[in-house]
Amino acid sequence: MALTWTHKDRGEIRVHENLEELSIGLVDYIAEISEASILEQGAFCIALSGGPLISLMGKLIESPYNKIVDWAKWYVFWAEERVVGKSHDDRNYKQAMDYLLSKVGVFPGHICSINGKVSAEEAASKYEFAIRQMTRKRTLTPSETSECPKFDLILLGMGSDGHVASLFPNHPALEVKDDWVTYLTNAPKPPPERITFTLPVINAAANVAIVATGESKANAIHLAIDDLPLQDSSLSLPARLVQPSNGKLVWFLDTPAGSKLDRFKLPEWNLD
Ligand SMILES: O=C1O[C@H](COP(=O)(O)O)[C@@H](O)[C@H](O)[C@H]1O
Repeated sequence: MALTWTHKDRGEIRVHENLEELSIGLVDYIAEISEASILEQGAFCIALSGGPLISLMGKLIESPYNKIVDWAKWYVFWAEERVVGKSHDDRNYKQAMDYLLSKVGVFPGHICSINGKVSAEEAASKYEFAIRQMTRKRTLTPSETSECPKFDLILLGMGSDGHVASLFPNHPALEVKDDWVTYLTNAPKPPPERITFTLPVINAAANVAIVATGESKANAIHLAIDDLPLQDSSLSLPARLVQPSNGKLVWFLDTPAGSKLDRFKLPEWNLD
């Protein structure tokens, strides 16, 4: 069982004892949101990311999930992608296809990925155009409060520097407000050419989950979740800027990633 609580403005935090439990908790959560979205609007629009996320979703291809999830109603997008060919190992699309999408019944026509053969700028603009078309046709629901699409679920990993999607600390991509998808040619982590959803699109989603595992993420998790002094520069950490305006944020952590949260600090009288 995960240790779960809700922070007054940082969403629901679930700290799992180990990766096996986290992975079960994550796929249960995805299956629940998929079912609710399909019941409500006949489709489920999910955006994936890179990193260890796809392997943590691996149980979706196993029983009972492979049978109970209505894969034919899934529409799959990426919250970020590396601008390399479709079969390149760095490509988030390839990872998701190899380990998840090719093993379940998602229609190929429901998989909306970038063109990795053009420049990052062109890839971002073409991908945004496709998402705008799908929002116009109501495959994607528009947000009630902004012009953005309202994804049913955006799944994000987090780097030890606090980056989410391909929004890195102090990078100009973090400031983009008018575009839905932007691009980088100098990402601090390879590969340098990437596209990413912008913060307004992430924060317009109905559900956002941030998944972080391992001790290397513990400090960024503390800075992203715990209360900080108002002038603290960590207030602009990308993971901290994920604040769905009309949706729900859930953090999936393992014990090492959650270990620096204030909640687990020993009281001062118990430090020696
Ligand atoms: O480059 C990326 O890295 C992060 C985190 O990866 P990790 O190996 O440090 O866990 C990932 O969440 C992000 O989506 C990806 O583009």
